[in-house]
Amino acid sequence: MLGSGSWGTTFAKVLADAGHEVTIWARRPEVANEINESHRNTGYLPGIDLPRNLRATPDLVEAVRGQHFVFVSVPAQTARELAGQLATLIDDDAVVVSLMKGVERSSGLRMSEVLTGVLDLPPERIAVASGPNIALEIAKEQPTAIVVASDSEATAVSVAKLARNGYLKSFVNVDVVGTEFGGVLKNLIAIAVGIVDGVGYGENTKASVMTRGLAEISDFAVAMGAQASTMIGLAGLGDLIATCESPLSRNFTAGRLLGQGYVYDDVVAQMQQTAEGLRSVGAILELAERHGVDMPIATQIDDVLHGRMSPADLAPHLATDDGPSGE
Ligand SMILES: NC(=O)C1=CN([C@@H]2O[C@H](COP(=O)(O)OP(=O)(O)OC[C@H]3O[C@@H](n4cnc5c(N)ncnc54)[C@H](O)[C@@H]3O)[C@@H](O)[C@H]2O)C=CC1
Ligand SMILES: O=C(CO)COP(=O)(O)O
Repeated sequence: MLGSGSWGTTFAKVLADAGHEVTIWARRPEVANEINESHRNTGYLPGIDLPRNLRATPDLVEAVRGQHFVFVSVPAQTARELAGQLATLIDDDAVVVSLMKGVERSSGLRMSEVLTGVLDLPPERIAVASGPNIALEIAKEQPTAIVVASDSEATAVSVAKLARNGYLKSFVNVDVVGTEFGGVLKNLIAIAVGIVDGVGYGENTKASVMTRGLAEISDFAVAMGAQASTMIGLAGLGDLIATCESPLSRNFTAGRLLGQGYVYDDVVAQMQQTAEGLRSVGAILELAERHGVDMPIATQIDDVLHGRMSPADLAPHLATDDGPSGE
């Protein structure tokens, strides 16, 4: 497991609890020491005891040497740099699994595209995993489900089998585009729901943003090649609900701070962990424009982020001035 933040550590625990020997790479030696000596990662998962068959190292070479499965869970904007370091280290037949839910800001590429490009992987050696997976809830062993996608069904099945235990059920599909974009796009809608929550609007407003948000992100994902059914599965609707409703969500929290009147820089300064949606929105809007997809909610988030729209104006703009339109 590469990345020892909240999701990397939690997913490493999932794999270890499924009975596997897991090595987690922690960039900071003090995090690796704490995991090895106290079986804890208090900075990210306070109060969680980690299994003994999960060991940590700050040495990337040691972490990946001889491993057949390499999971990647670092902030999306750092994935390319990490992949560059991996290029000469991973085994020739290793399968790489992205757990990340962002796009590269400069290129708009999905994480599997970044990893595949840098590492020159054939389709059967790359997979992605997504779903309603708030890290701390899973670390507390609350039951949930995840979906693993790869162009190769055999690869998806092999990864899903690894990540299956008493509290996590894994499903598979072959829609990498939809599975990956589901995770990226729900973050934007969670920011919007956070914004209206921060303003003080109630459940009707939030439900309207979620519902219209699902339609909007589905249109986008399908235009990019996703299956529509994926967007009402775990990686789409499932993750949308979890992220928009959870006070543990960093994207929802970032949105709520915006709704309370904090400006972008203040929000970033207050966030201790990664809120991928803040970084993805610009790239998604550029892709949407290129593919002719209308994304009113994402546009409004961008307007709020750049101070062009008051957070209180976000929801009313769901209604257009040109009369009623079809749902
Ligand atoms: N936390 C969650 O509930 C979930 C998170 N994810 C996704 O997992 C990915 C990782 O997020 P989290 O673990 O939550 O973030 P986090 O903020 O909790 O941890 C990020 C980790 O990456 C490390 N890191 C930062 N910069 C780095 C660099 N340049 N090179 C290598 N490592 C670096 C940090 O030291 C930290 O260990 C994100 O794409 C996120 O969307 C997906 C599902 C659930
Ligand atoms: O992806 C997640 C849940 O599935 C985590 O969401 P946040 O990154 O907003 O915390």
